[in-house]
Amino acid sequence: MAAKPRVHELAKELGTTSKEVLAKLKDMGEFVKTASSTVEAPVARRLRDEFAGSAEGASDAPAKKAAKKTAKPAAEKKSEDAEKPAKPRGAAPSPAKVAQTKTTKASAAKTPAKGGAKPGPPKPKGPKPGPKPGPRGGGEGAKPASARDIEVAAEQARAERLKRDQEEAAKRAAEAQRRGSEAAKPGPKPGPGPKPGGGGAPKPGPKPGPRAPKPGGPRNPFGISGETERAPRPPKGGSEGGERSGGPRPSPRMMPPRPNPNMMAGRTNNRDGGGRDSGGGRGRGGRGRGRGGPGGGAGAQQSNYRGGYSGGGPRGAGGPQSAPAPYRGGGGRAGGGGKARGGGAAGAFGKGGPRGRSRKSRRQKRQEFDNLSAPKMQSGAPTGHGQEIRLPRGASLSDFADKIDTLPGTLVQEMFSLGEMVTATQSVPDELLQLLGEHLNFTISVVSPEEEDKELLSQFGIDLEKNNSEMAPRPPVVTVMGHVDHGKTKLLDAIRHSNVVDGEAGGITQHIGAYQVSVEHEGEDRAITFIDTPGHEAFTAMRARGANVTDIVILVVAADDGVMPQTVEALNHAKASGAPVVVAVNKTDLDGANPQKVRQQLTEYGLVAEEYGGETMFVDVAAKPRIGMDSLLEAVLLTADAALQLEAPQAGNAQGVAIEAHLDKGRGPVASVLVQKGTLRVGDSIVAGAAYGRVRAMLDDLGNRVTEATPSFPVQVQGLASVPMAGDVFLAADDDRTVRQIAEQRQARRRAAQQAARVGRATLENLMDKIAEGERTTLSLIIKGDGAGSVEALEEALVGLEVPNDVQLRVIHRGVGPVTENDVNLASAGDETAATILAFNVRAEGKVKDMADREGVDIRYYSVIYRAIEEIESALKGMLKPEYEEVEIGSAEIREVFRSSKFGNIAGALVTKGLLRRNAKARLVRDGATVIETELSSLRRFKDDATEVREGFECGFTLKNYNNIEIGDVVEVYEMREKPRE
Ligand SMILES: Nc1nc2c(ncn2[C@@H]2O[C@H](COP(=O)(O)OP(=O)(O)OP(=O)(O)O)[C@@H](O)[C@H]2O)c(=O)[nH]1
Repeated sequence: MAAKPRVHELAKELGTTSKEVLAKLKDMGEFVKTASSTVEAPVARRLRDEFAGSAEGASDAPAKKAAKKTAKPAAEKKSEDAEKPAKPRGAAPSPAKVAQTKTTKASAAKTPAKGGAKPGPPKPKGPKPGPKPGPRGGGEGAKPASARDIEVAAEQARAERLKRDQEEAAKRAAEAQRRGSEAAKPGPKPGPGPKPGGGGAPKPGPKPGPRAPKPGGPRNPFGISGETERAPRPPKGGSEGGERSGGPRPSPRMMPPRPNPNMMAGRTNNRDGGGRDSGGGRGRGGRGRGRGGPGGGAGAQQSNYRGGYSGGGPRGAGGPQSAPAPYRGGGGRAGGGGKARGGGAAGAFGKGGPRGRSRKSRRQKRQEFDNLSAPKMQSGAPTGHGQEIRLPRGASLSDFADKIDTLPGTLVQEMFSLGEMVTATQSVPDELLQLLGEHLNFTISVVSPEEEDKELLSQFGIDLEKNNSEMAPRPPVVTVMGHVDHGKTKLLDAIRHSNVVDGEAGGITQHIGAYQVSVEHEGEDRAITFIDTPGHEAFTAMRARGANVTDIVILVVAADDGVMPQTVEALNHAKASGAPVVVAVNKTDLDGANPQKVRQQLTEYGLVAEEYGGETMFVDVAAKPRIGMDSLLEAVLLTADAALQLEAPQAGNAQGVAIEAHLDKGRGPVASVLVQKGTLRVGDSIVAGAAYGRVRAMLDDLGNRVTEATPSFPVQVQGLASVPMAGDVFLAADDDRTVRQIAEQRQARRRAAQQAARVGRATLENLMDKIAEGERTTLSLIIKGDGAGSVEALEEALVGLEVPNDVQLRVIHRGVGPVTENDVNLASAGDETAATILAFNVRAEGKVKDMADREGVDIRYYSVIYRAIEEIESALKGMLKPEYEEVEIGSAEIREVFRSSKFGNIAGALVTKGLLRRNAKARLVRDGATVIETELSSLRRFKDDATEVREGFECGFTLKNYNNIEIGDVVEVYEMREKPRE
């Protein structure tokens, strides 16, 4: 007959009708549509057997048949099993044979191995434990088979473990299944014939006969192969699955044995055990493992879900390899109990839904994991794809982290891995930012704040560089710099013929002012603009800024004092700005003045006087008696004419720099600005930094109202809505809307920067410092002042204070104007101690004062900057943990040792230096080496207790926790005294 006979052909062959054949096939779980449909060869064989079986009825022959059948194709067997339940059992022998056959034949098929391998499992396949078959029959017969199976399984498991070649395993499994099915199916399963997997033994149903095991042996193989195999047939479903798996019903006995060494796949030598197990528990294990097969199949009917999932699924697979597998088997069991049908079938073929699902999910998980892990560094920092990240010059890792949405700590770690120790908030050099960018695969573009601002302005069509109007000469802008008290203010005063010094608190310049003077030079009136920079170190930052708008620097050096540290510092700022320097050798009226020495000293710093062949003009002056002022101004103009081409466009919107700004009680925010390009007029809309407004009025340095200011002309402007910072660039625009928008964007940027700084600080403290340096003591400050310059200067000075690492100073807010309720709120909001408010030339009034008292916020008022600095410095030192030093009190030599049962060994000693004091710290020294650091626990003079025994006297003492004193030992007594901080 054809390889694939049609139904009607089969009907003819079997002497029945196509209808009957179709019905039979349906019972067998084979869904064939019509009489003209073809039937697979194995199914045809099974069908024939079915019919043959029915014909024979329940004859005794079955036993034999069964045995023979075992050799038949699995398909056939299955159907048989279903039909003849009883037999199998009785036919113990068959099973045995079957088992053998299997092992020899198909067997080797890994299938068995797997099944058997599992400690418990073997039986799953159970062709049919069927409904409760006589347990034992099967059991006994099964044993041998199981043992074998186990052995084979062990080998298989080992092989698998070693190879881990799933594909190959799958193939072998497939092969095994095929063969197995032929040979194996021993016992018929009584089960409900109809249900394919169903009733039949196949299903692990609920109460499997323990015995089922045996078949299980063979079956397992299927199960296993099924797992990998998956292909056989699809939908058939439940039935098939059921049959195949035929797993025994789950029952306590089937519980997988507890894991124990013998169960290890590798050691199945324990045949007995195996046999035994095969009876019951084993089966389960096998199933579990087989997962695909029996487990699923079994479960089949009931719960494909469960069966497949727990029994079959993923778990089973692992089973064979390890002891724990048995548990998996358990899972299989659960499957048995389940009820869904289809699933079982799928499981039987190793394709249960669940399994598929689980596979998919594994794959998905792997993918997800890959996706997640691929773009991250070990620290958690993300990697880029070469995207451009724009960072402002001097950005910190916190800034970088914000841009790539990660935690600053991850970048700190990455930096560390690159060999650089950088904290999260520390400003990072461009090269390091680039290095880190490359490391993380980002392209870093370092943008200076100026560039950033330029980009912002370009959005409004403003180009600061572009001003095509005609250039006109402008006055030089001069900054006076020098060491403290070398006479800068006095010099400026002498030039302006005004007396600024007298009005200053503490005699130190507090604000930056700009003034213009007019000088007659070579027959014409020339203007010179002076920016008065404070001389105190606190204003270093401003000096630097001053140098940036400065054309020429007058370096003041007192002739009686010579070059001092700040002279050099000022000189460096001047050099950095590229501004030429004119040296004013001041105080030449004093007796100790040595102007030549100053010239010599400055030669070392590259300033060589003209009279020595250099290019620098040195002018001897005496500011106080106003001597040499004209010569100095002339030198300035000569230098300007010689070294600079001072011109600027006069037309167009004004641009410039805010030199100083403060909040005036009557006039509101006022800013001193120096126009650099164009002309500033009353009524212009201007923006200075983040402040904007319309020029309401302008005053010159003499307090006169002016209506316009041209380049290099300093004016004080009223009309801004808020106080700009000293050094902010200002510009006039065509309308109010533009300046407002520019200001708002700048405000947003500053807020973001401040926030980042705050967060950074918190992170640093919480994560880095606390870890690295232990708890820190922090002094938080809020600085309020009457001018932006003084506030900034005070902050710079405080931040620059050199304090030990164990204390930290934090400026949490700074601003211009009186102390407000907001300041007090902010000060008291901290989670540590309240912040201290430094009020520089401003006050807290009425309500605010009461509020501060109530909240325990300390407000300190200052009018002299260095006094504030001194106080904060000492406050910080006061916060330091005390340091102790050892101070020796005395020493004694041990001359005798008295043994006392009550006190232990008592030293009889002579105080050779200082005194001994009871309970003092003591060090026992023997042959120059310290034996122990302890305390004098008792001290006696003769029989009386003593608190002290002085030099030259004898005494007795004992040491705390130490008894082993010897004659000749020396005891040194000392105390720890707090060491004053420097
Ligand atoms: N005899 C003499 N005294 C001078 C001369 N110039 C300044 N002084 C004095 O030196 C002291 C300091 O002068 P200031 O002008 O305040 O010095 P400064 O460099 O501005 O000081 P800071 O603002 O603190 O940096 C004052 O007492 C002046 O009177 C001078 O040419 N001759």
